[in-house]
Amino acid sequence: MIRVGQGFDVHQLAEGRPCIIGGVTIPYERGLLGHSDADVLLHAISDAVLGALGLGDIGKHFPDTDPAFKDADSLKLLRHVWGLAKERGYKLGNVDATIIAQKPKMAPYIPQMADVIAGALEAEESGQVNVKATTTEQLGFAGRGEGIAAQAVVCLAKVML
Ligand SMILES: Nc1ccn([C@@H]2O[C@H](COP(=O)(O)O)[C@@H](O)[C@H]2O)c(=O)n1
Ligand SMILES: C[C@@]1(CO)OP(=O)(O)OP(=O)(O)OC[C@H]1O
Repeated sequence: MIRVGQGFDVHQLAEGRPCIIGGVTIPYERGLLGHSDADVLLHAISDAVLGALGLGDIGKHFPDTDPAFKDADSLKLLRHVWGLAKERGYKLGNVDATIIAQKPKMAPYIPQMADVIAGALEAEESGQVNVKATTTEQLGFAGRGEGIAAQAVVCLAKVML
């Protein structure tokens, strides 16, 4: 059986925060604000996996009112979400994600992000994880540099026993 999920997330850019996207710390003058480390890309992918499983969203699994998730490492959250998929007998088909940011330039960091995500989702072949980036041509909140968004689509395949 094939299941598909999609995820979308936005975090505000603020001074005095590290810029962690796709599990990679990017040198930049501002970083993403959130209850956790605010890794917008890993949140979108986590939501896409949960969506494919019909299990709600990361806010349901990791409430932002719970001090346990203050400054949480979103890679650990994604690994937990992936555990839910494995328990239910799913393997990764593929993930395709887009980071929506005017700045910083993501391209140099995308291969490392894809490796981190492939590791967390236990990808078995190259090309199962695709990460892209786009500006919004200076339009809207992303274009003004107020925040960064990410969206993701995930396909899961049930392992046949
Ligand atoms: N934050 C970003 C945004 C975009 N890129 C790369 O630049 C290409 C052109 O972006 P447009 O928004 O003008 O289409 C895009 O395809 C990405 O490869 C980036 O690295 N970082
Ligand atoms: C990850 C959680 C939990 O720390 O917090 P945030 O970093 O604020 O992220 P968000 O994408 O708003 O939603 C999920 C939250 O519950």
